[in-house]
Amino acid sequence: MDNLNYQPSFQKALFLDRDGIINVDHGYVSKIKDFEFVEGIFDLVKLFSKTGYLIFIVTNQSGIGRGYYSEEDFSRLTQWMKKKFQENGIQIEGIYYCPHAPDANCNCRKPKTGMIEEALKSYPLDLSASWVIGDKQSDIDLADAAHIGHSIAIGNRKIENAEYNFSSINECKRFLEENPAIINA
Ligand SMILES: O=P(O)(O)OC[C@@H](O)[C@H]1O[C@@H](OP(=O)(O)O)[C@@H](O)[C@@H](O)[C@@H]1O
Ligand SMILES: [Mg+2]
Ligand SMILES: [Zn+2]
Repeated sequence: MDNLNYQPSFQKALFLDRDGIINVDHGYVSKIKDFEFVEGIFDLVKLFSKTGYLIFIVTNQSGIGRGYYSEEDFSRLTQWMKKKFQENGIQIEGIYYCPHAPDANCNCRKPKTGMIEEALKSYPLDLSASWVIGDKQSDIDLADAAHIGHSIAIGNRKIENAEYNFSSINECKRFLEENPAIINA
């Protein structure tokens, strides 16, 4: 009865913010023509995927709740974006989004943890060995609230509770290439 002893193996995850990390945040981007990939993002994500991290996207899309664009617009752009990752050799495991306006008081708008809880329903994840990469205080606060072990903030303003701060995705990528043990531990 070996199968009674079966334990799922817990996998490491990379939770990527979207606007400001994957694409330049031009403000409530909803159209393919406005979606500009951030330089170096594919190479950075590959550093994680090639060492066995599952890749997720967690994004606040209050533009839906504000009525700026529809759920269908978001879904169309998301399918296109996912295909671009695939063309660059990267499998995005799951994409979670909060469609609510900030005043909706939902449980999924970062820094609330609803999107991480959704991921945990489908994947056995080792959150303590997982990473968040984001550009806002709410991304880093999500890491703290969900007990995700590691966090990286990208941008010119330092986020105090982030484990690492870099001014750009390329700077982050270079640092991790030079210090591979940090994410291979
Ligand atoms: O960075 P992620 O989580 O992927 O997405 C953020 C976006 O939903 C938008 O979030 C808005 O903030 P409010 O949602 O209005 O506070 C603004 O920052 C927009 O410029 C931005 O596009
Ligand atoms: Mg962002
Ligand atoms: Zn929500």
